[in-house]
Amino acid sequence: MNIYGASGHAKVLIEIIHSFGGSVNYIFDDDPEIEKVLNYPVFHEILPEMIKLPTVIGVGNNIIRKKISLKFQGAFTDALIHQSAVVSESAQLGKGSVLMANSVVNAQSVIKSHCIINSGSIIEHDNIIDHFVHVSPGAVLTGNVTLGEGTHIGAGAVILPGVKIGRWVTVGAGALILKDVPDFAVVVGNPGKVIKYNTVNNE
Ligand SMILES: CC(=O)SCCNC(=O)CCNC(=O)[C@H](O)C(C)(C)COP(=O)(O)OP(=O)(O)OC[C@H]1O[C@@H](n2cnc3c(N)ncnc32)[C@H](O)[C@@H]1OP(=O)(O)O
Repeated sequence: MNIYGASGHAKVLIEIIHSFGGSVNYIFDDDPEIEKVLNYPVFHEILPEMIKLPTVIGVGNNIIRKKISLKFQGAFTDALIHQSAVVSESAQLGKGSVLMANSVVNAQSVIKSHCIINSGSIIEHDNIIDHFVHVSPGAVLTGNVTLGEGTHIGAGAVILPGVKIGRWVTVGAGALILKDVPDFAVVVGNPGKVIKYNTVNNE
């Protein structure tokens, strides 16, 4: 499989692919200054062979992942799951999403496409996670939580049961979210408070 984007996130993807015995074929990035990721060479144009193999986006930024997913002509991988992740048999995982080491996705949760469920994060039962979300390391989403498209949950944040978080929201590292959060809000602290809004053009 291929990786589109040669960031730090791509390094983690390479090792996830290795963890389940998969192989990395091509890594692409349009920045000519990036020559290698781990031991892999980086290509700076999309070769015809690349289009033939499933690709995962190696970029941590949610907006950029969305842009790449809209312009890339090839197919995306099924969800990539680190060998140490625990995934319920009744969970649903979208194309191009990634479940990192020691993450948990519990019963009947839905993770849509191109999401990052980062190391050690917990997605409890009946969550709905829309496209392009990033749940950072160690964050905990309790039961029946909803996250809108493009939302970023910071490291170690905790979201209480039934809370609905809007689209393109940023939840700060370590926040405790007790109640619903509107689209584009930036929320920090315990209890979580809105400090500003992401710009609408972020999409
Ligand atoms: C493998 C990986 O690396 S995965 C990536 C994981 N990344 C993260 O978890 C990062 C999460 N990001 C954060 O927590 C950031 O601090 C953000 C997005 C909430 C805010 O960042 P910025 O927009 O740059 O805001 P800025 O740093 O100017 O802070 C604004 C105010 O909020 C406060 N603040 C910022 N972050 C937090 C936080 N996590 N908790 C509490 N207060 C915070 C600041 O102290 C500041 O307060 P002040 O105005 O009283 O001085």
